[in-house]
Amino acid sequence: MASVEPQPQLPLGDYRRYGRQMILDGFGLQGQLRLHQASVVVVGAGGLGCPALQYLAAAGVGTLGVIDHDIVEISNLQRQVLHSEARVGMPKALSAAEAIKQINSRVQVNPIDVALSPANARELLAPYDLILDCTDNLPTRYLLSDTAVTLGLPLVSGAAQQFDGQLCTYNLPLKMSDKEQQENGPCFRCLFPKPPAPELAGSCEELGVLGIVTGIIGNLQALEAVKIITGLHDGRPSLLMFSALATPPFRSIRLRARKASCPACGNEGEKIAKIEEKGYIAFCGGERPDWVSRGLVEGGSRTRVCAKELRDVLNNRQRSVCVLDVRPRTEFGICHLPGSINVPIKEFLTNPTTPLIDVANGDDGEDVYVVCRLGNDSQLAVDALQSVGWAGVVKDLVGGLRAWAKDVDDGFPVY
Ligand SMILES: Nc1ncnc2c1ncn2[C@@H]1O[C@H](COP(=O)(O)OP(=O)(O)OP(=O)(O)O)[C@@H](O)[C@H]1O
Ligand SMILES: [Zn+2]
Repeated sequence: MASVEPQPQLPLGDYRRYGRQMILDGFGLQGQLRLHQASVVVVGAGGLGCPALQYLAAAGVGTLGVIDHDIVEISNLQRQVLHSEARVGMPKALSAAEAIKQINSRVQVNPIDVALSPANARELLAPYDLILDCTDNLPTRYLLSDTAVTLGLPLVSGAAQQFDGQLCTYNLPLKMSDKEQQENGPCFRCLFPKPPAPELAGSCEELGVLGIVTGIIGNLQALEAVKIITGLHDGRPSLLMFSALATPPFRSIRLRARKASCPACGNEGEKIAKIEEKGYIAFCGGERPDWVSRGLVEGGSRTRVCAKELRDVLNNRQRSVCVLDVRPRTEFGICHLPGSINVPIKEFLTNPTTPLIDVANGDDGEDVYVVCRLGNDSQLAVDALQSVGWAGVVKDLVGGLRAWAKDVDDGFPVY
């Protein structure tokens, strides 16, 4: 009888390409086939998303979704390793897709150049098997967690700031015996039922981050994804903490089962539709200025001026105008607008009117234009002045002194 030769299950070139991982114990042909059939969506193509995407593409994940609404900036290149000088100004989702194609042309990449919001999250994430949270803000983290619970998908979540990082997989499918019904591990709300105070939730732009730290956490996210997809994960949820300056730099704690009282995933919870009614931004402490300027919040209710308008006000002033600079003193020392006064934001918020009344010789009706580096803290100062009923005009500069340098005075230092 003629024997029937078995057909190779992967294209021949793939055996050579992925051989180094396929020969690993527990990985094998099966592991590679599972990666090829898998679809992973990465939300945020920044410091975490870039290294994660790079390794997922190289490992041969079949389909990669990339969601990001931002564009590539020069200050991203220190850590967002899929982008390049030539692609500054390009949407990050498209830039990442181009880079992925260069690493592995067989990956199906879906670049999605929009901000993830409660209105689109379910539809955008549903086609995938697994989600990576590579974003940098709390409302999106809660939204991703709730959506992952609703869709029953594992959510590999990374965070990095300054020298430190964290990794946790939420809604992880637990290892069950054959007879037990499939259960998932805790969600983000089980661990963090209340958001941390807004002052602890600053961005990399405000607080700084070492690129290698986002690289380490992003890589660990890719590793979690590969372990889950190939069946190498032990199915025991844990929280990993990394601190580059500590010895040892890694600590890990096992997590408990999900909470029955969790509003999102618990049987006794209030259910996600109820949570969404209240809104994610409000839950996280209200509209933060940097969420407005990053396009995560519609509108913004404050009265603001652009750099050219401020220039015109200062050139044509009929009455006395105060330019209040709320940056730290060191930054004011680096550069400032002529005639501006400096009261760092923390000091100003403890007592908003006093320094201005001193400057204006007792007149609390002066027009005040607030500036800072990027146009975030200046909005807090405007809110504070409005809440104490300042009689004059109170406005702040959109985009801060960065925008002044770009639109009015190209000799003004950018840092
Ligand atoms: N709701 C969201 N929808 C889509 N993308 C998001 C959302 N929230 C955050 N992101 C993206 O997640 C990424 C986070 O990465 P990262 O903090 O490294 O970048 P960044 O915001 O450009 O950095 P920086 O703070 O230095 O400006 C950003 O590219 C950001 O646009
Ligand atoms: Zn939960």
